[in-house]
Amino acid sequence: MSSSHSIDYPVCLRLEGRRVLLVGGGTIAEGRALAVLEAGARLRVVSPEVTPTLRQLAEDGRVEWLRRPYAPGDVRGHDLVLAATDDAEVGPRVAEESRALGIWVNTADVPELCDFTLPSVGRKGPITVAISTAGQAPAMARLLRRELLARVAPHHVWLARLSGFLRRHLPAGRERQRLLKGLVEGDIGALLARGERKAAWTRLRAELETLKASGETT
Ligand SMILES: C[C@@]1(CC(=O)O)C2=NC(=C\c3[nH]c(c(CCC(=O)O)c3CC(=O)O)Cc3[nH]c(c(CC(=O)O)c3CCC(=O)O)/C=C3\N/C(=C\2)[C@@H](CCC(=O)O)[C@]3(C)CC(=O)O)/[C@H]1CCC(=O)O
Ligand SMILES: NC(=O)c1ccc[n+]([C@@H]2O[C@H](COP(=O)([O-])OP(=O)(O)OC[C@H]3O[C@@H](n4cnc5c(N)ncnc54)[C@H](O)[C@@H]3O)[C@@H](O)[C@H]2O)c1
Repeated sequence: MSSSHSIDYPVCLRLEGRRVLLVGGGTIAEGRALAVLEAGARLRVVSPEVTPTLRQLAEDGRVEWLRRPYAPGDVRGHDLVLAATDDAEVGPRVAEESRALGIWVNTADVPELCDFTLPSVGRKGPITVAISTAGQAPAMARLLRRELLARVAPHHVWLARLSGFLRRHLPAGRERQRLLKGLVEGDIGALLARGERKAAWTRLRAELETLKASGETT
């Protein structure tokens, strides 16, 4: 399905309330479990053994743990399937069954059996940095992720939140587009980057007044 020169298509999945199946309960599985739970998924884990963290999550009722090896039929009813076991025979079985049912599957140890791969992810507030190397160099993805995340400063996070707030409160239109673009790329962003919050606010207030005068606000 994939080849060494194929290019992946990145997306950000909205997993809130979605059913995710995780086959395996080791170190790799744990990382995936925490990530999908953070995204609000309903997680079921099928694995004879699990890490202490996964065990605790199961005891707390945050994860449903089926304490047994993977069995045919397990993937049914799920929106997404992640396989991460130490048994090389399991991944292919999980992938085959998932694909037969049209369910997207990631097989941690077999890149050719991944309908999607997992990028290296870093997060600050609503900003997500995700690096993929199309499966070529996961360690490089991790290195670059760290470097890029370090460049996301507090004022970026703050501006992203402010932009989100304004998007919810101002009607869509050309003027709002101009304001939000200017907020990030223009003077206001530059003032905030320099820590000049007060001047940034004054400028924003003036911009909002202009917007109001243009008649696009309600
Ligand atoms: C990004 C990250 C996300 C995550 O896992 O959540 C991730 N791998 C991470 C780390 C990492 N993985 C490995 C090493 C050791 C160095 C090395 O071997 O290179 C390190 C580095 C380390 O641990 O420091 C080993 C490894 N990985 C894969 C195989 C199988 C194979 O290639 O055959 C093997 C050999 C296993 C073995 O030999 O037993 C396969 C995949 N790993 C992917 C993702 C997908 C492609 C991502 C991309 O496009 O770059 C893909 C294709 C499938 C998938 O899993 O989706 C996570 C960063 C965590 C972070 O950010 O901190
Ligand atoms: N994609 C990546 O980033 C990456 C990185 C390192 C390793 N790997 C690969 O991921 C796999 C898992 O690694 P790990 O360190 O989490 O292993 P691990 O040994 O910590 O855990 C393996 C888990 O699989 C479970 N398991 C075994 N047979 C099973 C079955 N039939 N059904 C369900 N669960 C079963 C075990 O109970 C255990 O919980 C390995 O194949 C490894 O090569 C992938």
